[in-house]
Amino acid sequence: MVMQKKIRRRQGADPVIALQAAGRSYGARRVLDGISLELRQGESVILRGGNGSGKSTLLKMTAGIIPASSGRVVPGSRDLRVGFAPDRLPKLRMTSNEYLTHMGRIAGMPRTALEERIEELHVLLDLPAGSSSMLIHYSKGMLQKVNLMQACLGEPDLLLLDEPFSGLDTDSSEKLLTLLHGLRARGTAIVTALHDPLPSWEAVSATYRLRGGVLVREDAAGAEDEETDPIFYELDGLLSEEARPALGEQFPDVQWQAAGNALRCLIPSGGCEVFMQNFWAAGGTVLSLRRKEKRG
Ligand SMILES: Nc1ncnc2c1ncn2[C@@H]1O[C@H](COP(=O)(O)OP(=O)(O)OP(=O)(O)O)[C@@H](O)[C@H]1O
Repeated sequence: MVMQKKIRRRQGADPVIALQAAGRSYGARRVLDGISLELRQGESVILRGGNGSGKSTLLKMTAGIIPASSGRVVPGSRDLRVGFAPDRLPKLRMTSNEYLTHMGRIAGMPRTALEERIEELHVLLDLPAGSSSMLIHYSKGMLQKVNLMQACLGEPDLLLLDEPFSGLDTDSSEKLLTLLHGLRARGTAIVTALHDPLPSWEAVSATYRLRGGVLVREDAAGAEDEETDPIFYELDGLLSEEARPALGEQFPDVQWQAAGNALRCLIPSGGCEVFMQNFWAAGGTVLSLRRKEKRG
């Protein structure tokens, strides 16, 4: 309950960043046109679109790496901390520790906090800390983890991720999701460019698609017409029998079927985000999460 109130209060605050009719051209070629989007603390946005539709361009423009050619990108504060993970990290002649220390110093992180955070991120993403291997010898997945670590180093206010799950195995993807859920819960706004379906991240995110340079909300119809055309999430998972009554009481709209520790829950889409947070907090494990248009 406390968690629900906290998140609602945060999301009602001023935007972390606002794109106001922002556009971007490369030479005469218009790639993005009239993009308007506001992101608040703890909000998550998924960005979809075909190859070359402008996802990376939109992330870079939002991060301030490239300027908008028209319109405006307005940060919520002057000292906004932005983390950006590009679609790939160059292979450098440095160890992951040296690279992350370098990046943390550029961001002005105090030495001890930086060392602790580097150690913590290595543990969270399951990469050996203090390895003497150079990044040039890292596999694609290992390099991607270092890329994600540098973006998350300073617990940013705004985190922009370009295909963050690319190259990660299933176990590492789960670890990244845990890291992202944790950052969101502490207020980081996150934009994720994604090609593949990812139900457990979609459940807590608004999804947009880039088409012809224009940003279109994909799940808007469902959110607006919830009363007349309900959308549910069907969760298969594991949760101890002791943890169930409290969750059941807290979420009377969620339907349950149980067999031992295994559960199937039917969750109304409006409450899915908060339910998932509480399910994890109660020690639950998500085996699958599917979006359903109708009950049954
Ligand atoms: N620096 C640049 N100079 C000129 N054109 C560019 C530049 N960067 C991107 N483009 C063009 O802008 C368009 C959008 O590219 P962008 O990389 O943003 O797409 P994307 O949606 O991220 O693609 P993908 O899914 O393949 O990664 C493409 O046509 C690309 O060729």
